[in-house]
Amino acid sequence: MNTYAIIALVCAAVVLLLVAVGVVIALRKRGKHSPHAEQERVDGQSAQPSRQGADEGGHGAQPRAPAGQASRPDQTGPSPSQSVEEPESSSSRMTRLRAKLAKSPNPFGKALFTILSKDHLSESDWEDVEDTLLRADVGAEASEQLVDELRSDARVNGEKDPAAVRAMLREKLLAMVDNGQDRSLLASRPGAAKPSVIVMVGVNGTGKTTTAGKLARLFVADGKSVVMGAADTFRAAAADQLETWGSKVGVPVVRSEREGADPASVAFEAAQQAKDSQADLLIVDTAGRLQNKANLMDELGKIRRVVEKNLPVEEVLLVLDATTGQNGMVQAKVFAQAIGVTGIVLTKLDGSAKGGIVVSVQRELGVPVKLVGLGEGPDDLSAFDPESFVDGILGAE
Ligand SMILES: Nc1nc2c(ncn2[C@@H]2O[C@H](COP(=O)(O)OP(=O)(O)OP(=O)(O)O)[C@@H](O)[C@H]2O)c(=O)[nH]1
Repeated sequence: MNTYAIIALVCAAVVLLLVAVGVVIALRKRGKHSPHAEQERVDGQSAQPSRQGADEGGHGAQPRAPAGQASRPDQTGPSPSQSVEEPESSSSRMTRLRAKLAKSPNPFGKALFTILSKDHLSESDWEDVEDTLLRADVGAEASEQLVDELRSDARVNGEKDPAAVRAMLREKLLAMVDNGQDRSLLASRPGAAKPSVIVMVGVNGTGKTTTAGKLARLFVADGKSVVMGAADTFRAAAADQLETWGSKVGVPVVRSEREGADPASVAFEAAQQAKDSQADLLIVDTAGRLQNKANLMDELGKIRRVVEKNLPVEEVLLVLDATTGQNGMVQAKVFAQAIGVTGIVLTKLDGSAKGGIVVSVQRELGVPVKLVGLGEGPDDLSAFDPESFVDGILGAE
């Protein structure tokens, strides 16, 4: 093979190589636009909005308006990303909680009805009536009085129509529960101070903080402006708990960052702030305390005194846990002496079969039950309504 032939062969090989490289590059370029690759790109883009969707769902971790309720624009405390809830309206709450109260486990009315509907009441039946009342925490004195009244009522022995016996029992129970006292909160009465102050007191764990939060919602639902004071500086989480309640409905909470700070100074600050901001209400939460700890009880007196440097303390609500029964009575008396109690909040009535405490606490303290807690839901706090309560304990007709 001569030199020219070799050069020609090399040239041909180079040309072939260049053509092959060109084809490979062209194929690769086309490959990038293949339907499969296009699908991947589209999927990649569609994944973006779906992640955004997940983020929107993720707002569930932040405060949300309860189902069926609208969010309000942020007005006071919360950051712009937080929605402010609109608490349930008073009328809707009353209807819902009346139905709930009617279903609450208070079997003593039904037990009494069963005994009193018998044809002949023996001595042991009357003892059963009294036992039933005592077990329901009606208290010894009130139980005895009710039994005496029932025994001397001719209708009990003469009347065997169940509807008539029920009506008679309803009348007697209502007379025991409804002593004619005004149960409205002082803050809701005409001529109330502004800001009107409510101090929450009680032993540990009765539901003071929860009730303070629910109460704030109740006033917000009625269009009032509220400030809360976290004077429970003893339990580390109490101020955070109150702040969570407040932030959901745009209620500012005055607190100390220091655990164990002087509760009276927090209460003083809160009163100052409520006054400066011309709020309608100041709700002060205090630490749970045992009624036999004299220094803690003195502290309550001090809280009251310092608040009164700025504002009159119109209402002191003693929060009692309905499930603790007659123990609550001892507490109630000591608190009434230490700070002066204007009303009772009976919490956890949803979980108690001992509604009779309503009767004993009112009798022995001369203070009305103003509110009842009927659950852990944010709007499960209701004004106490004697008729619904008695209908609840007697059960449906
Ligand atoms: N079922 C039911 N639970 C309630 C009610 N009120 C409060 N609770 C619950 O009772 C528990 C104690 O409530 P808190 O508000 O922390 O009690 P507290 O009195 O502030 O507690 P201390 O500050 O430790 O004295 C919580 O689990 C509440 O959810 C109610 O009406 N019904």
